[in-house]
Amino acid sequence: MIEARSLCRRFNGFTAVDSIDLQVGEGEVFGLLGPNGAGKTTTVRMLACLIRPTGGTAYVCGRDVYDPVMAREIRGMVGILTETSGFYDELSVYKNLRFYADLYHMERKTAQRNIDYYLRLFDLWDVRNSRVAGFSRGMRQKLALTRCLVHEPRILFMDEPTSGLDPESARIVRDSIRSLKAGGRTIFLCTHNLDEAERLCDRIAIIDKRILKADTPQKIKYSAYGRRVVIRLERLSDRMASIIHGMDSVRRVESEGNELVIDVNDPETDNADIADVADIVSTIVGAGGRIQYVGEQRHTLEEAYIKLVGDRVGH
Ligand SMILES: Nc1ncnc2c1ncn2[C@@H]1O[C@H](COP(=O)(O)OP(=O)(O)OP(=O)(O)O)[C@@H](O)[C@H]1O
Repeated sequence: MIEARSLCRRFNGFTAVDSIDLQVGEGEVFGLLGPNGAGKTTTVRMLACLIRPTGGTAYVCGRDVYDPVMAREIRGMVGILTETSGFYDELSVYKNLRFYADLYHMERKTAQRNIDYYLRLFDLWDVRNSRVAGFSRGMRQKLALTRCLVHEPRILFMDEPTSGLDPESARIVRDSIRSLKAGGRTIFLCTHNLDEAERLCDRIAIIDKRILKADTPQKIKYSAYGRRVVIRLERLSDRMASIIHGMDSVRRVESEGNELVIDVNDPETDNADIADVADIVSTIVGAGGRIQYVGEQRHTLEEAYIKLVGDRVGH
């Protein structure tokens, strides 16, 4: 759905986005994470054809963002939820939404059906005839989400969709991202909320002008910290420790009392699915060991992010 190669954007000699490669598949939730000023919004604006790149190539739904005719088509096929949502405060919810549907030249009946559907979904039905002035941040965000969905976009670009929302509204937005994905939409999410990114995204890219890392949240965590498994046995012998140490999938073993702390192969260079914990467990059982507990020492995406971005700052 989205394919960018060496994409760049300079503003009067200042490089905001520096030669990034991105690929986002249909139906994927893709997260773009990075510090303030890392170039996330600029990337979204280029892919949504709001600004032109200054270098590289980008195709969205198979269309070239540089071609003015195709760019117009792309704008019709994407929805954008920006950090600040502007509405006509003096107009009602309905009038605001109808106005946007008209901008997309939507047929009245289809527009009305979609507007009604999303107003009900986001619990705005009862205020459909109220003026937007006086709406809370959460109501405005839900209205903004409704607005960017009314024309049935294939790709949704969302910049900080849950920032400033109370937990319940944030949950509604997150649940709707999941149901939009289930409905086949492609979602491109910029967020500073790493827990949210980990829960929602199939893949993420960490950007700081350049892409620092792009992979599944799980693999990003492994690449920052490796994969460490803890196995406690009823009784751990030296023989058992050396059997495990000799396994191909094992990089390093430490033993503490009856516990083995095992670093399995680096999933970046090896096939993580083969270097599997199940192999280790069955080797222990086969050698007569009695296992009491198997667990993985887990790191959060936030820890991995801070390590990756921090390492870069340190350089
Ligand atoms: N129109 C512009 N003219 C000049 N500089 C710009 C323009 N738009 C963005 N920039 C600069 O480009 C850099 C990247 O900005 P961008 O808004 O893409 O970052 P971001 O990752 O979205 O940040 P945040 O997380 O704070 O929203 C910033 O240094 C910003 O000041």
